[in-house]
Parts: sequence; C-alpha cells; structure tokens
Amino acid sequence: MPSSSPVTGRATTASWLIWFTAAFVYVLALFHRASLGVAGLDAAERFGVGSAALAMFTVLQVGVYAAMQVPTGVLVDRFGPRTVLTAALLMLGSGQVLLALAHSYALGLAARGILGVGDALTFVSVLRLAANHFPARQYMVVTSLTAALGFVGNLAATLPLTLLLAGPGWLPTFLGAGLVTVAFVVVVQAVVRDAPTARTTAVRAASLREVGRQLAGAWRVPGTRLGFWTHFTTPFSLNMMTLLWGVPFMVEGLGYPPTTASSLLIVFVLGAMVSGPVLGGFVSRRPELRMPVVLGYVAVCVASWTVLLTWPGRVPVGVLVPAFALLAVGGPVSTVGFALARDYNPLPRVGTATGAVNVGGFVATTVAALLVGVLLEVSGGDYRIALLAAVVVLLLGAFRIGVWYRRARAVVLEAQERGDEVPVRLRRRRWDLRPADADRVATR
Ligand SMILES: N[C@@H](Cc1c[nH]cn1)C(=O)NCC(=O)O
Repeated sequence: MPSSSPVTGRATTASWLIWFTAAFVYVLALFHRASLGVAGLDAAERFGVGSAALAMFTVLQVGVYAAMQVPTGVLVDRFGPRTVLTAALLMLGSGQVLLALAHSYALGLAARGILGVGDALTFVSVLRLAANHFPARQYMVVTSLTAALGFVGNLAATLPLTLLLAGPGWLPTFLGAGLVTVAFVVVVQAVVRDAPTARTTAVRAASLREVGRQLAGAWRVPGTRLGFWTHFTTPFSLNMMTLLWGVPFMVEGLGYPPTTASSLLIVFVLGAMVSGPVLGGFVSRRPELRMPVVLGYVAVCVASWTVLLTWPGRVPVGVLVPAFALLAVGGPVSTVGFALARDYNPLPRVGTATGAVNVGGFVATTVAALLVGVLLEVSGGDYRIALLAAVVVLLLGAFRIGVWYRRARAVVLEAQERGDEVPVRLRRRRWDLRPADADRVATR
C-alpha cells in the first residue's frame, strides 16, 4: 500500500486511510478514558465507595497515562506504531472487559490501570503514523484532525453512554465496548502500515543504553523542551474539568443541577472539536505564528480563570459557556508541542520526543487535579480557592515556556545565521538571547 514520502511529496488515499484507521483507535481510547465521567455514580454504588475513592480512578488512570508516555515513545520508535496500536487495543479492551465483570474496588482500580496503559499507547502511535505518512507541512493539520476526531469518543461517553447504562446496564455496556475494541485489532492489522516504504520500517533491537541515549538526545533539544512546557500549560484545564472537577464545580460550587452541569461539559468537547481543525489549518499555513498563538492562548486562559473565580455571586451560564469554550481551545493549542517535537528531532526519534512532550499535559492534569482536591479539603469545599491551583499551574507553565522559547529561538537563529536549513525561519528580536548566550544553551 504505497503512501507519501515522509518529508516531501503528497499524502495519498492510502495515507488518509491508514491515518483514519489509527485515529479511530484514538476515538475508542477517548471513549474508554472518559467513560467513568458519566458512570461515576454507578461505579460508586457497584463498588460501595465514596467520592474520594472514586477520584482515585481518574488520578490513577491519568497518572499511569503520564508515566507511560516516554516508554510509549520508545516502544513506538522500537517496534513501530502498528504493533503498539495493536497492544493498545488489547489493553483497552481487556481493561474494559475486566471493569464490566469486576465487583470489588481493587479489581475496578486494576481495570482502570490496564485501560490507562492502553490509552497511553494510542496517541503517540497515531502521531508517529502521521509523521511517517504525511509531508512535514501537513503534520500540524493531521495532528489537529486527530485530536478533533478523538473528541467523538468523548461525546459518545456522554449522553449515549448514560442511555446505555440506564438501559442495558453496566455489564452488557462495558463488555460490549471492550469486545468491540479487541475486535478492531483485525482492522488495524489489515489496514495500517508503519511507513510508506519497507526501508523506513526496518526495526533493530536497541539496547537499554541506546534507548537512554535516544531519550537524552530528544530531551536535550530545546524544541522538545519547549514542546513539553507548551503541552504542560495548554490542555490541563480542559482535562481537569472534563475528567474530574467540572461537574462538582458547577453542582457544589455554583449550585447548578447535575443535568445542567453535565450538559455544560459538552461545551468543552465541542469547543475543542471545532477549534482544532481551524487552528491546525492556520498554524500549518503560518508556522512562524505557532508560539505567539500559544502565548496568546495562555493569556486568554488566565483571563478566563480570573473571570470564573472572581465573578460576584453565581457565575451565569452566559459567562460559563464562553469561558469553557476558551479553556477548551487549550486541547488543540497543545498540538503545537507535537509539531515542535516533529520539527526539531530526526524522524527515528520523533516517537520518543512526542512521548516526552505528551507527558507535560498529563503531569499538569494530575498535579492540578490533586491540588484542587487538597485545597477543597483544606478550604472546607471553597471552589474559588481550590481552583486557584489551576492558575498556579498555568503561571508556572507560562514561565517555563518563556524560558525555553528564548533558548529554542536562540538555537534556530544561530543555525539560520550560519546558513543552515531550519524548519521555520525566524526574525531576530530585541528580547532574543545574544549569540554568546545561545552558544552556552546549545552546548548544555
Ligand atoms: N492534543 C491533546 C488533545 C487532548 C487533550 N485532552 C484530550 N485531548 C492531547 O494531548 N492529546 C493526547 C491524548 O492522548 O488525548
């Protein structure tokens, strides 16, 4: 099945078919990831646990996801995305089947842990296929389309899943979802090819030392580090609200009925789905503006949180909707981090670098979600105080973006001034590091 050359040429129908099949695995992963959002109350009843124990499901799942990102990147570079996607489907499916059958809290936790591993293996594999099958200039569009399509899985895990749980019930719903996921292995094996030519798929056993060198090599690149902090700062508000604190904030903090609260969560999903392709198209046409877009988003995000947390009295729906929609844009903006990893690392190391970047957002999500929980306890349930944790994480991320943006620019400017080819040409600004400082950064 021939497809485009990885860096030049045009993507073919085969490239799109391979991408779509892989992206559908991501849709399944997001469905499984978000499924406990609406099944939380059923889970609490089934396992006989309270809200703190219930929150552990999310923290464990996101924590496992974050911890698995670097190993995932290494596995993708080592075994190829097709094999890793197959493993992802098997883990996602078996985790969900185990959850369907589980009657104890411990088994339920184990099921979500297995599912978290499967989830962790998915996104980086899809991006690696995009890097292999599409020319570099299309990478950002394909990445944004992947993220947008994934949210279909999120949507399926809202009202349709609620109806399935209320109708057929826990066992048939989760068992069916698990088995369909395992069955999709057949489609992946039939359609997905790691790369357009056999030459680029060749896999060689790498020693642990080589793996370490690969990771250190990716991490040393300022573009990877800038990607990490971009991903740390931008999607966690969306994740934290949709996976854990959105509904409690609106119900307990603002006094909205649970049905209104869960309907308002759809604003996050639609906001990310709609803005993703628009942003991806814009940034692919104007890659030199991708970091200004990230910085602009951070400013908008700080403003949105400030409005939400300082609004006198109950925040009205007319304010919640635009604020949530703006926070949701962080999901698509985070894909800039992957484009940085793609542009500043050699192709055989892109999986590792992408995995390293993807750790950022999920570490930030875990830290912010935990901090909110702790601050809720300490403040006696005051959401205005507890959600300040999001602003603190945001400001930390913004500071680190500033540091690594200057360092990454310094390296690119120097290469450009030497006459080397660079992925995105830059214009030297007054606030750029001086060449002497840039030399120090490059050799560090
Ligand atoms: N680009 C983001 C998009 C996102 C964040 N949360 C849900 N989607 C991203 O990092 N995706 C990785 C993933 O596994 O969802």
